[in-house]
Amino acid sequence: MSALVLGIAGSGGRMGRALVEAIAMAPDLRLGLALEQADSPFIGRDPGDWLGAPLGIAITSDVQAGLERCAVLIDFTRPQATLDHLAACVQHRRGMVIGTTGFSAAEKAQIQEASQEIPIVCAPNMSVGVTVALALLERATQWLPADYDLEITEAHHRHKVDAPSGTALRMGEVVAKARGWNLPEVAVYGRQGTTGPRPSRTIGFATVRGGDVVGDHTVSFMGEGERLEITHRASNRATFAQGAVRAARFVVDQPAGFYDMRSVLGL
Ligand SMILES: NC(=O)C1=CN([C@@H]2O[C@H](COP(=O)(O)OP(=O)(O)OC[C@H]3O[C@@H](n4cnc5c(N)ncnc54)[C@H](OP(=O)(O)O)[C@@H]3O)[C@@H](O)[C@H]2O)C=CC1
Ligand SMILES: O=C(O)C1=N[C@H](C(=O)O)C[C@H](O)C1
Repeated sequence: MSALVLGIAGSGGRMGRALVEAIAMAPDLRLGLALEQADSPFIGRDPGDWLGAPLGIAITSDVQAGLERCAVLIDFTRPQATLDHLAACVQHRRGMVIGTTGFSAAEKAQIQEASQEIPIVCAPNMSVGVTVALALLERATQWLPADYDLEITEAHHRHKVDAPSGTALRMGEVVAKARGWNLPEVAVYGRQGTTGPRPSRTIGFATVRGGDVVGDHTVSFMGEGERLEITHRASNRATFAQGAVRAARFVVDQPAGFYDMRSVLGL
């Protein structure tokens, strides 16, 4: 059986390195393309160097030539870079796994539109635990009394550039939908000063940034006399990388369409 050849956009980043390791360790996968920005100090280096296991390719910024060599591109970069790579994947008819967060509503619509032409797995969190948590959140919101207050807290490392996290926003969308609400109309992103009592039809978000926290998320359902909390804590980035690799194996066999991690995991 020949190996599935994958590409990584953002190969020198935190997630990029975790993905290089996950692909290098998988006997059914081969890394055919490692992308970085043209002015990156990593250009020309072997992406396996930092593992002490060279992979025989050089990091490049040439997405056009590179896509000829791989079946699926996994992208963990920044929104504009992801959209540039998306256009190239549509042009070359390559599947895509998108882990990047921080997209605007218009940018998300561009990804949806592209999924009419190529298969795309797009999820703000590729861990098994968060995928299951999203399903639990839907159920919990339906089962708990409708007057329980909904609050979402997330914590990440000091380098993270978007807030709230993509996962927190996705959790917000899930619980808002289960209540029959539209998240942008009910989200409260932080509080300060004389805020007055909490309006009932709201979902509060709180963001913590510091140190090396990989990613913690808690959704609290808060009633009179009790509180239910659903928490996920990631303790390393391999958990996201393993999910992204599973998504790549899945997406290569799919027709054009937009898929989430629930489809990938068959839940
Ligand atoms: N879905 C999921 O499961 C997860 C999603 N994420 C998301 O993945 C993204 C990346 O996270 P992380 O790896 O920590 O971030 P890093 O900053 O460590 O890595 C981002 C990489 O993308 C590169 N990059 C930035 N801009 C461009 C560009 N215009 N063109 C090409 N490459 C570019 C960076 O290069 P340079 O350093 O030169 O700028 C860097 O190598 C974030 O949006 C994060 O929220 C993170 C973890 C899990
Ligand atoms: O930037 C990160 O690190 C992470 N980003 C994702 C998000 O924004 O939800 C997922 C994970 O929590 C790590």
